[in-house]
Amino acid sequence: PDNDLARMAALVEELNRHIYNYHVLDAPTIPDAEYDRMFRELQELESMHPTRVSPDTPTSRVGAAPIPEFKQVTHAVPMLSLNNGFQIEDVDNFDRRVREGLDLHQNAREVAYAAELKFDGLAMSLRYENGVFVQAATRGDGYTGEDVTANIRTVRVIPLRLHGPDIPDVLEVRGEVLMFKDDFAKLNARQREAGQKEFANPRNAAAGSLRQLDARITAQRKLRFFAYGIGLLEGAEMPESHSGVLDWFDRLGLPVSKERAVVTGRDGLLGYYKDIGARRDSLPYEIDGVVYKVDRLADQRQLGFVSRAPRFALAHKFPAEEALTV
Ligand SMILES: NC(=O)n1nc(-c2ccco2)nc1N
Repeated sequence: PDNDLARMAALVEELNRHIYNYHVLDAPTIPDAEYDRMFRELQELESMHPTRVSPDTPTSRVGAAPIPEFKQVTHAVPMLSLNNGFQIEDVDNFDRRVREGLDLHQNAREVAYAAELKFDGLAMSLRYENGVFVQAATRGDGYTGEDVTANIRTVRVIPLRLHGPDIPDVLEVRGEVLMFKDDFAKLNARQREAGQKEFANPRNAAAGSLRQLDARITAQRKLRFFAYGIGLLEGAEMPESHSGVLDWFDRLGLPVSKERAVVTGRDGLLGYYKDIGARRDSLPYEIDGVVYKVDRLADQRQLGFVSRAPRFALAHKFPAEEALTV
């Protein structure tokens, strides 16, 4: 009856709000027992009205039954890789090529760059239609990836519905799925106890947890996600800058790292690199460098891509940590 449907909608909205507060804001707003009772009530109502289950129901977080194989997905906007830089000279060359590409003669205005962490996880593309999560695809070769929608549904920090008011018709979010260092250590401890193989590093653990045909296994792994780029956008105005895109993602309820900044010129880039380098070991997740992106999107379009990597971005890597002597 109708009051069941109204009750289901109310439970979905309230449970999703608690998930967001607990997992994204790290600020639980309800005792676990109360949450579990509401969750079970919703599961019962959904089993009575199977055709009326909401696409953003929190009950889908526990993982669907196994699938035989992963479907292929062709990315509407290719997910391309980054050029790497390792020393100061590479950063100087990058900044100089950008200024040349923007027809800025030698000592004209400095370029504004969005600087951000380079998360060491696996790249992911999330598709939202009218604000509802509908598909997730791995990067693959940049043009075609694997459909891991059922697995991504279990990642608590990824919203199943975007927060209003400026919801686009179609939005593809690019970002990194990763596992935090402490969750990685706990997973390996569980693997050891269960006599199963341990993962070599958090990146492998995240990749192994995602490429599970049984999403119920993925649901038991604490995976995280940080958005860092935009793919397809339909039915909304594209912000002027990359930093504006990330601010918008934050308002939409997508996890965006706070460790980002807009800096100017090569000095700004190197200052950011130095600051993050000093704090790298104290971050709760692994990074393998930082990423610089020309902030104005019109400038990015003007610079375009050389072969498959953008001329407007550079990954500045940290020296690989000496192999840990075990
Ligand atoms: N891995 C990572 O953290 N990435 N990767 C990009 C990227 C890849 C292609 C364009 O942008 N940006 C960041 N922060």
